[in-house]
Parts: sequence; C-alpha cells; structure tokens
Amino acid sequence: MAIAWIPSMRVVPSRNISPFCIFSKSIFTQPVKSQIDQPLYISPVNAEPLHRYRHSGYHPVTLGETLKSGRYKVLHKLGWGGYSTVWAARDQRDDVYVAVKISVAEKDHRRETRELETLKKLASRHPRLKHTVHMLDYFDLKGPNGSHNCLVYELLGPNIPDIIDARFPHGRLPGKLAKTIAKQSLIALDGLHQQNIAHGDLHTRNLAFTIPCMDNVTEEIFTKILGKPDIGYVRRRDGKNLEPGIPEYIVRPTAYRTHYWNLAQSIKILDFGESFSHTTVPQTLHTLLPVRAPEVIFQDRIDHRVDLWSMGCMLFELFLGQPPFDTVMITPKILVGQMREMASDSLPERWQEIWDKMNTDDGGTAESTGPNLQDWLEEVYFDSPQSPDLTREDVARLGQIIGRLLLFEPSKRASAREILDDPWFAE
Ligand SMILES: Nc1ncnc2c1ncn2[C@@H]1O[C@H](COP(=O)(O)OP(=O)(O)OP(=O)(O)O)[C@@H](O)[C@H]1O
Repeated sequence: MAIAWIPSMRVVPSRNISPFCIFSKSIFTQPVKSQIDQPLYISPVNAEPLHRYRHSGYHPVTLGETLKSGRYKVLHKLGWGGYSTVWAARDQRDDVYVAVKISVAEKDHRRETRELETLKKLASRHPRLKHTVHMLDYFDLKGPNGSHNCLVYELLGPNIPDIIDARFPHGRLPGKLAKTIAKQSLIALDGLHQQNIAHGDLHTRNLAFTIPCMDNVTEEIFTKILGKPDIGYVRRRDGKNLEPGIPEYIVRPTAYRTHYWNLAQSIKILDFGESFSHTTVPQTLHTLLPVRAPEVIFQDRIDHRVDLWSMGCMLFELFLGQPPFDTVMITPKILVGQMREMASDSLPERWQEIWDKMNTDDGGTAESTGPNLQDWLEEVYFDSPQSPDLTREDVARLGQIIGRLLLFEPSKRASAREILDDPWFAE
C-alpha cells in the first residue's frame, strides 16, 4: 500500500495522500488538536520516511524489544539512512552498549555484503584501525518486511553536522578542532588505502565522535544521556489496525546531550556501504553527489582515489563549515561546472565529449563563472560572522592542501599519507 511522506513541517490535506498519520506525543511537532478533528498529515522532522516501511524496506522496531534471541535490547534510535535504521542497544550477554544497524530488506544484498566484507577484513587486522568504526557482531533478522542484515558496532556519538548544530551556532568548527578531525580522518583513510580498501562515500555525516565508555551506567542513566526518546505514533485514518510491516511509532534519532562529553574525543569513519577493493570495484558508486569524484560522474574507471577527491571536499567543509560545491538542487552538470572552477587542473581530454554532450542535451551551458578555490576559501572564511581563528597564511596553506586533492586527474591527486606529511599538519 502506498504511504505518502511529506519531508517538512508542511501540513496538507490527507485526502490524496495517505491512509496513515503520525500523532505527536509532544514531540515531533507541538500537538495539533486538529490532527484528530480534521484529516491532517504532519511529518516528523529528521526521521526515516514512513513509506519505506513496506516489503523489502525498513524493519519496524519497538523500543525495549530484544534482537538475536534476547541478546540485544533496543533502547534508543541513533540515526537512519537510505539503507538502514540504527539503534542504541544493550548487549545483555557482554554487558556493553552497542549500535545495531538494521538494513532494509532489499533482495539485492550487494551493498550489505560489501559493508560486511570490508568490516570483517578490518576486524581481522591487528591492531585495529584507530579511526575506523569497529564491527562487533552481525546477524540476520526476519521480519514482516523481509530478511534484514544487521551489523553490530561499537557505540559512537554524534556526527560532525550534529555537533556543529548543537555546539557551534555560526556553523563552523574552531580551527584547532577542525585540524584534529582532519588529521584523524586522513590517518583513517591512509590506513584503509594501505589495506586496499576504498571507502566510497566519505562525507562529514560519516565521521562520528567517539564517546566516553558508558558500559557501567544503568539503562536509565544511559537513556537520560541520550535524551528521552521522542516518539510519534502512527495511526490509520480509518481506524483499522496497522499492517504488521508498519511501525507502531516512529522514534526521532537522539539529539545526544552533547554537554555530557568534551570534544577532545577522537573521530571515527563509519558507513562502509559503498566500500570496495581492487577486486570488487563497483559498476556504479552512490557517493553523495556534492563530494562525488569526477571520474564517477564521467563513468570512467574508478579506484581508491575517489576518496581523495571526497577528502578534499571534506577538508573544505571541516574548516569552512560549508561544502565547496552546492548541495541544493545540484545536478551532475552543475557540479562539473563548479568543479571546473575549483579544480587545480583542467578537464581531461577523454571526458570532453561527455561534457559537451551534457551541455548540449538541455540547451544550456554550465561554464561557470564562480571564484577559484583560493579566492573562494578566503571569501567564505573571512566573510563569516564567526571571528576567524586561522590566519590568512593558514587559509592559504589549507587552500594549497585542498588543491592537491581537488584534481580532475586521479593520478595527480596527493595520497592521504602525502597530505598528512604536509608540514601544516605537523604544526
Ligand atoms: N556505530 C554507530 N554509533 C552511533 N551512531 C551510528 C553508528 N553507526 C551509524 N550511526 C548513525 O546512524 C546514521 C546512519 O548510519 P549509516 O550512514 O551507516 O546508514 P546508511 O543507511 O548506510 O546511510 P546512508 O544513506 O547515509 O548511506 C549515521 O549517520 C549515524 O548518525
């Protein structure tokens, strides 16, 4: 059955939309009396789309339920993505708190297989990589929407955008913290590349802070630290019972009470759903569009150096608080137009024909007239309402470093190790 989803706080008449609505319990929105009196549909903010709870979609989870024959007790929601919902749980066998990622039940398990293979490879490495999430267990879960692969990870904290939202109102990390995070992500990437693993989807949402160990605190205190779960009940408008695949309620991911820990903690890279090695190079890569390497867009051969382009974009965002390329309404053509301004080299001859076709297909041309990388960095950094804590020289050197990564030609990009060896990172 089709269930509509409205990705905002907009309120619209339900007649043409959905047999379901979400009744707020204080929570996603202020309670709206007319939700009940009139047919309104209000969507929660920052929660997974309800319509994906169907055959081959998400698994409906109830707080307090246990998974894997009573072993993992679900306590809170940590996040969600296009392919999974992720839950904080107590491992009742080993007495530790963990994160359980429950994948959608698509028939094509290629993505989960890739993630699992990479994580197994990383788990077998001793010592384990310090800045890469550790997988602790995995299992299959059968539910009303199909069979789901579940990966159990060490519990991590908020990701970079979460921390910026919670702690840095001007949208930018302090320079020193940005440098620490940049260094740690480069160490992680260097370690992955040395293992012949490409991440394939590096962006700031996939960098999470480690948190202090909470294994000895009670479930009650644990839930307090994560914040009381924010729940919106799902009801059928016609009053009939929900189908088994639809969750009784949707939980909004924890907003983490970030004042409980300091940010001197380190970060780890997560989400290996797009990872590959030279033996499993994927046909297509679904890297987030604004950090997608040009060779992916031009459907050329790809290798681990796609990560170096994404790392260039990520460094830009870490220090400046915004990505180098537009994230709104972006299309591959607009993106390549912007890349041509920022990249330190010109578009390789072998892609010229595809580029010309991109431009003639819809009439317009995307030759951009924006600033180059160095001008753009300075403009974004020094025109911000946040007072600068990097000097003009720092910003110039950062620009040089990013310029060694944002190169169309993958073979010219500096490796993660070479960037780490730049004296600016040693200072
Ligand atoms: N180990 C963990 N500890 C805490 N939170 C986690 C952990 N793993 C994932 N999360 C949270 O869950 C969210 C979704 O996880 P992940 O990105 O792995 O899922 P996905 O379905 O592959 O997402 P995407 O659509 O971005 O590829 C993350 O952004 C993060 O907030």
